[in-house]
Amino acid sequence: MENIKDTSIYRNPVILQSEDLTKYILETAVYPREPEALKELRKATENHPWGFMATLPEAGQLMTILLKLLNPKKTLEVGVFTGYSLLLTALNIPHDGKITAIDIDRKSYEVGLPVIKKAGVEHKIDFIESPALPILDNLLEDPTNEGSFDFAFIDADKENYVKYHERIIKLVKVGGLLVYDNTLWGGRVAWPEEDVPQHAKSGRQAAIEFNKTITQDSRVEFALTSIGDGLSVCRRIV
Ligand SMILES: C[S@@+](CC[C@H](N)C(=O)[O-])C[C@H]1O[C@@H](n2cnc3c(N)ncnc32)[C@H](O)[C@@H]1O
Ligand SMILES: O=c1cc(-c2ccc(O)cc2)oc2c(O)c(O)ccc12
Repeated sequence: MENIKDTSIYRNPVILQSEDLTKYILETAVYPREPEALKELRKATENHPWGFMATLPEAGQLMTILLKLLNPKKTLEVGVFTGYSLLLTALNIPHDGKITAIDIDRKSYEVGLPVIKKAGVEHKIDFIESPALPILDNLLEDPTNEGSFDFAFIDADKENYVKYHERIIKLVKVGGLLVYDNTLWGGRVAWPEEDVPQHAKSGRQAAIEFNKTITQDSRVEFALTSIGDGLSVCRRIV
């Protein structure tokens, strides 16, 4: 069994307020079912100075089920880092499925790329090194892209989540999913502002504003789940 004694070194504050419960979930339900390729990529990321940013494997499990249910041919990822969520998506879409993956940092993507290649899914990925907003705007300039994506995963700069939503809701088809990570920001969305450390304040404010925006958005059905760091699942309905 995997030793996760030191997990807290790599993980941000988690939503579950009990380390023992987190350990129980990971050891009984998550790590034993994690595909080898994802395990390898997660381990390759542990030594990265920003390794704590990687999508958590328990959130990945829920994404896997959503992807399997949707069987998406055309997907979008905003915020790739070393590629945990990207590889997970690539492993769970059809052989001819495609992922447009956007990140400002190709170097981190290259940490996971050998594992992606070894898993035989690189052909599904179109990696674009760029800030995401101009790329999304470019996609929207071509009307054939409107409503053409089945699935989008958004896990980049939290301060732009509302801007990403306004664009990606037009790119995803009715019935498609938009999934957002970190929407509970380590539980700090519910903390009094004065208790929040300076470095976490803008992320907390962004998550609060995003959650309010989504709750009021009648174009989507929406579930804010407390898995991982808060995973918000939105289904476009109009
Ligand atoms: C939390 S990490 C993504 C984690 C990734 N989903 C995973 O599974 O490991 C956030 C990523 O967003 C990228 N990023 C930050 N600002 C961005 C922007 N404006 N446009 C595109 N990517 C951005 C960062 O370079 C970083 O790799
Ligand atoms: O601690 C973080 C920080 C980020 C982050 C900050 C600024 C950006 O431009 C992008 C990302 O993202 C995180 C994340 O996605 C996570 O799962 C845990 C922690 C952090």
